[in-house]
Amino acid sequence: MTAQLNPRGDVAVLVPAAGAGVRLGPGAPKALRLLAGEPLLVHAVRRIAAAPSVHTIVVAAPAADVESVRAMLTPVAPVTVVPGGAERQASVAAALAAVPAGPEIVLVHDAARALTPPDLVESVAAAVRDGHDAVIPVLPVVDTIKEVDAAEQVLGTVDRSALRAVQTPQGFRRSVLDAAHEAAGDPLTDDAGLVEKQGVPVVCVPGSELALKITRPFDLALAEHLLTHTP
Ligand SMILES: Nc1ccn([C@@H]2O[C@H](COP(=O)(O)OP(=O)(O)OP(=O)(O)O)[C@@H](O)[C@H]2O)c(=O)n1
Ligand SMILES: C[C@](O)(CO)[C@H](O)COP(=O)(O)O
Repeated sequence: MTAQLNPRGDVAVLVPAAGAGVRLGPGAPKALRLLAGEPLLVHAVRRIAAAPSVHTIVVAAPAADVESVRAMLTPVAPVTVVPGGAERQASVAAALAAVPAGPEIVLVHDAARALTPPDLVESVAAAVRDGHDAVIPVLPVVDTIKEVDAAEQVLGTVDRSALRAVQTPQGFRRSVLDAAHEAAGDPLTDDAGLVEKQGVPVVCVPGSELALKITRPFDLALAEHLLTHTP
């Protein structure tokens, strides 16, 4: 049975958490590594569960850890846990298949964005509720961007004014995300990419610096610092 958070909510949040965390270095699967003494996944789920619109949370865990993840999350929030896949896209598809009837808005989040504030969950969901079929949180690109060839020789400078760094949660009308995953081919790095392939317009809303993706050891150290130094 699928666990329910707020029966009056209209949002299901999928949390792919089955990645290895190769770029973080050797250790447990990334979502289970500790940040200030608690797994990244616990931080992420706690913040999602604090968003009032959330009806259902479905986590895609490493296949070998489904039971321990279920036990770990029981005191945090009512959550459904399914085994993830070999690629992020497969993990999202597995979680999507477990969403019960009810929520018509589906957000896809990363366990690795463990400090994402509940307000960002709400603002992405609100934009879908306002009529947008696909919504992504973004930040401006702050560095100068160069295009290079295979020998790392610079080919040119890219106009960064039209570039955005994309975060999660990404929000979708449920039927749109279902259709995009049904039609999916080779794995893409985000769900908006699948929806774009269907010709559905994707709109941007302001992201949050706290929604950084913990990818490399520096990010983990930064997140640890932020946790202890932000209100
Ligand atoms: N097969 C996979 C791969 C990734 N993810 C999840 O997708 C999110 C974003 O992926 P990323 O941060 O790139 O995590 P990893 O794939 O674990 O990182 P790496 O590429 O360094 O191994 C993470 O929450 C990760 O757990 C997943 O559920 N299933
Ligand atoms: C979904 C995502 O977090 C949006 O920025 C990102 O695309 C995940 O990419 P990764 O290659 O799995 O880190």
